[in-house]
Amino acid sequence: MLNFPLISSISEYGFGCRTAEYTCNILSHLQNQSLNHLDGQNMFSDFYPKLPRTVCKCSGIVSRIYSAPNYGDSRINISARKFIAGDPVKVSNFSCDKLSFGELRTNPRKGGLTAWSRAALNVEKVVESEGGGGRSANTSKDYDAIIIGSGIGGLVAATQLAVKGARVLVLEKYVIPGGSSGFYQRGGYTFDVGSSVMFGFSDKGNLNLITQALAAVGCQMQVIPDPTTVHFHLPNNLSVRVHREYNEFIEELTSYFPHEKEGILKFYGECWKIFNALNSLELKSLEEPLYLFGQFFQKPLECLTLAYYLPQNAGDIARKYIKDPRLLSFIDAECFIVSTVNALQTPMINASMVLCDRHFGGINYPVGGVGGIAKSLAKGLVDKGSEILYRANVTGVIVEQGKAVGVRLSDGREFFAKTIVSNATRWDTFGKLLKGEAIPKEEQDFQKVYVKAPSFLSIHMGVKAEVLSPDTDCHHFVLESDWTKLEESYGSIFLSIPTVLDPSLAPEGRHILHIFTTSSIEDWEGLSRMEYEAKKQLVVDEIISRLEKKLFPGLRSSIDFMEVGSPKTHRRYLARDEGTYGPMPRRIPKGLLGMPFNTTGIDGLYCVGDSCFPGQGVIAVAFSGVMCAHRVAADIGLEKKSPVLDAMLLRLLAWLRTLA
Ligand SMILES: NC(=O)c1ccc[n+]([C@@H]2O[C@H](COP(=O)([O-])OP(=O)(O)OC[C@H]3O[C@@H](n4cnc5c(N)ncnc54)[C@H](O)[C@@H]3O)[C@@H](O)[C@H]2O)c1
Ligand SMILES: CC(C)=CCC/C(C)=C/C=C/C(C)=C/C=C/C(C)=C/C=C/C=C(C)/C=C/C=C(C)/C=C/C=C(\C)CCC=C(C)C
Repeated sequence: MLNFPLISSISEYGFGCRTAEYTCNILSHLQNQSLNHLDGQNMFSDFYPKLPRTVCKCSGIVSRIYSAPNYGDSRINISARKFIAGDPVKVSNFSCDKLSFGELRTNPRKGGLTAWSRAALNVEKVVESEGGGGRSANTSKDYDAIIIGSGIGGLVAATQLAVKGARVLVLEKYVIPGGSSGFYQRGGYTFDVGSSVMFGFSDKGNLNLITQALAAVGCQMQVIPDPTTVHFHLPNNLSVRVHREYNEFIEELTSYFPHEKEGILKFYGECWKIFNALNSLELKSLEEPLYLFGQFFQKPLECLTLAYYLPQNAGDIARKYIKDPRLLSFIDAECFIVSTVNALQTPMINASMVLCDRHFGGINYPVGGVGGIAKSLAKGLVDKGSEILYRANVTGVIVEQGKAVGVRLSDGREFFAKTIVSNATRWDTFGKLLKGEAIPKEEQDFQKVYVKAPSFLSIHMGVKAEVLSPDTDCHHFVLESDWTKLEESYGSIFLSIPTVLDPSLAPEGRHILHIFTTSSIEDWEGLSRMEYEAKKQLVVDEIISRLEKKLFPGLRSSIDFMEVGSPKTHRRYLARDEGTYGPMPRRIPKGLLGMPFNTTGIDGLYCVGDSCFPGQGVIAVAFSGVMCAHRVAADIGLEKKSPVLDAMLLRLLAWLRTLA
């Protein structure tokens, strides 16, 4: 009588429930993994009414358990301080005498939560694992590397290692790969979770790291070239299209600022100098001396160019050539969309990378959506003999005698490997996964230089196609009237319409609008459910009104589908502390000098993703994956290494970071 739904969900997971400890593990497994993804208040709101909520208090941890729909929709609150067989358990307005674990074991397996998460996600077949993983995944110490998280950073590190012959296990908390580059499907729409601008996805040069990562595991995706990277709609009707063709873009920009033509050419020209130097190198770990010195030997000029620009920021270089404050504000907007900070805080190397790649290889959209990249990498990983396990929520890194040797999951399972790579942010890795370990000095220094960038409020919308004019560009950035609002929460609006390029992502006669704006988690904390929903409504109404005024009259009445994610949604689904978009400098940084690479102060533990060099962005995290795989491979004997040179270089790099 008491908790059929709970029983069902647990038995659906196929666990036995013999001891109190095991049950707590199950609950925390449910809490931390699949159930988080079923929080109907957020992405799955359309299913919410059908998913009554049960709240369990278990040893001080609040677990939310949803009941299965076919057990009626009564809401049940279970409040038990400890889940011990035979303990009294209070259930909502009535209490029942015993929570019997025998009952838990014997309940039917059909219709439980797993089934619901599958139905709700509708992302093809949700699999628990690929490769040899799964419930039976080998927990003995025979992996070369365990990767925590399957964002693009984690997947690139994993696949590169697998290609080098390593045995890798990827543990992903969610039910599909990709993290912020994942996807989800609703009502015939396929939405990209994050935005849809793909750098490094061309068939040219050395910097097409996404293309290369896929090719390494035998995958190739069909892409659609985007003729315009972004259409800026800025104060005083400054409307600039960043054309794929560099000369067309320069022509358009100089038509607004003819008096600054020379400055424009010099600034972007300096970006090209850096881009060309980057593009000439073979990209591997800058923490691996044999490679790094080899590159200096083969390409001394290019390496010296990069070393020269490493501590510099785009805003300072722009100011050498450009005086017009409006044009400098435009350069701020150019940098802001890829770094969430203005040009004075954006490393020149990163700015050059994105300001040139969009014209060199161009921005290309994968047919079927961005989520296909992660799916292909995950498949490629398995094809190479490695494994990926979903619904695997890592809650701790196991450290023995100062060395990271394994990980512990929320359901109590433990896996061991020679090396552990975390694709969680550094805040999550050192703040949550390394319980009981002092935060290494390098991490403390990192946190002095970098803070968490705000999160986003994102609106995934399906609209009637007529509301857009036929020549609408795919990506837009809107800041209507006041430059000072550029970096403020809700100040500027990002908008992607991937169906302009790939109509197959929406039902016939419909378009997808993915609208997002910066927003901090503090704005959303401490609200009641009603206040939270009301706030979402308010913010969304305001954004729709702004877009109606600036771009799409009649937008509101054309909406066919809408789902809104707040920073809390980002925190929950992407497992990112405060839902952060990534690190941003606390003050004016020394370019990229302060950004840590992949090794950490804990032996055997590496980080990968956007809190590693060179920072935020899919192409950036792909590079961090390439670097990480190279460093790990050297450390486990799959690539050449020199322990003496290693020690010297790592010490030198640590010292350089202290100058940031
Ligand atoms: N260019 C674009 O359009 C675009 C779009 C989306 C994302 N992005 C970029 O992607 C970057 C992030 O990529 P990333 O690779 O660093 O990370 P990510 O946040 O995308 O992925 C991390 C993955 O790790 C998983 N994870 C975290 N903690 C875990 C744990 N304890 N146990 C198991 N799994 C766990 C998460 O579920 C997630 O899948 C962002 O900086 C953003 O700039 C860009
Ligand atoms: C070591 C030492 C000390 C020295 C030595 C020297 C050398 C050799 C050096 C080298 C270096 C290198 C190699 C470097 C590299 C770098 C890189 C690659 C970088 C990259 C970067 C990238 C990036 C940053 C990117 C980003 C992007 C992004 C973020 C994006 C985003 C997007 C979005 C958001 C979208 C928008 C939308 C709309 C508008 C709608």
